[in-house]
Amino acid sequence: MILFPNCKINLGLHILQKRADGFHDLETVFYPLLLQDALEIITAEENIFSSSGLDIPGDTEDNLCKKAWHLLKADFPQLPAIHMHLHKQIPIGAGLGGGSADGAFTLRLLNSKYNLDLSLEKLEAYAAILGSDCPFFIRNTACFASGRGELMEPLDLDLTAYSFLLVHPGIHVNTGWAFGQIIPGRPAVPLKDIDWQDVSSWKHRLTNDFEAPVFAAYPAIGGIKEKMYKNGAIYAAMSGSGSAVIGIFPKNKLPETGWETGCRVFEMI
Ligand SMILES: C[C@](O)(CO)[C@H](O)COP(=O)(O)OP(=O)(O)OC[C@H]1O[C@@H](n2ccc(N)nc2=O)[C@H](O)[C@@H]1O
Ligand SMILES: Nc1ncnc2c1ncn2[C@@H]1O[C@H](COP(=O)(O)OP(=O)(O)OP(=O)(O)O)[C@@H](O)[C@H]1O
Repeated sequence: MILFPNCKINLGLHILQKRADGFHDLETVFYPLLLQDALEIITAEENIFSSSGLDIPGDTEDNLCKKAWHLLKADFPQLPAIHMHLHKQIPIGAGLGGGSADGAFTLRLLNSKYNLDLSLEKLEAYAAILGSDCPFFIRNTACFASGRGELMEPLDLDLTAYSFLLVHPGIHVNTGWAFGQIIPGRPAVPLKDIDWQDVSSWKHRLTNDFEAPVFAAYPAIGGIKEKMYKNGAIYAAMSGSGSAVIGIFPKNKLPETGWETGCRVFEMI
């Protein structure tokens, strides 16, 4: 069985307070985008994990696909050995939640392939153990998220009338480092006060708290956002803790401008 884990973008991101467990309470809107990895699982004699595409940094044991398998295996000993293959395309350390998507899609795939009969709520609870961004990928639909990112409410938001440009500058921003740069506080405009149906109003009202410290450390990332606006973006912002920048453009009107060497550019028309 093969699934295609997709990425997410954050539309607005406010860090509200640091918690006793070391995490931060935040508010954000998650929106799914069709830039995808491919994940295949087949029953095998022994457990094998293989990957192709982009190199994934770190120990294979820490791959969220493997962690997801171990998590379910502990509660469902009947799960057989599997061969998992991940073809990695979503840029890593980019604020696109690609690793989180892979982990959550592994849970979804194991649940359906081996008839574990887990509800969406149960799958979300498992996903929250894997990481703060993971639960979103269980339902994978636009939502307001709060808490660590695991408390979600559906949001009626359909951006298919627009084209998206995603530029990854090839910089890996460490999420823990980025949170450490923030002084938490109340947002000037809470996300519930945004007019979500009026994309043109977002430019002056919708903010991502990570942009100031990340742009200060990596000015090239701020430069990409500026260039998107100069080239006709209705809204442009860094996603999550960076380093990918997304631009929302009128349908089929993506700019033809060039980008710095080292940038990977994804067009979603
Ligand atoms: C920046 C976002 O991508 C926005 O969607 C997420 O908040 C990050 O989620 P994630 O990558 O799944 O993060 P996790 O793997 O859970 O945590 C990585 C590190 O980020 C910090 N972290 C993460 C989420 C959160 N709400 N508060 C935090 O302080 C912690 O230092 C943690 O050790
Ligand atoms: N399947 C996976 N794909 C990519 N990275 C993974 C995966 N499993 C674990 N990781 C680890 O997670 C880290 C970042 O993953 P990801 O691609 O999700 O970046 P991100 O979207 O910026 O998330 P984060 O905000 O956690 O950095 C990588 O450095 C890698 O070591």
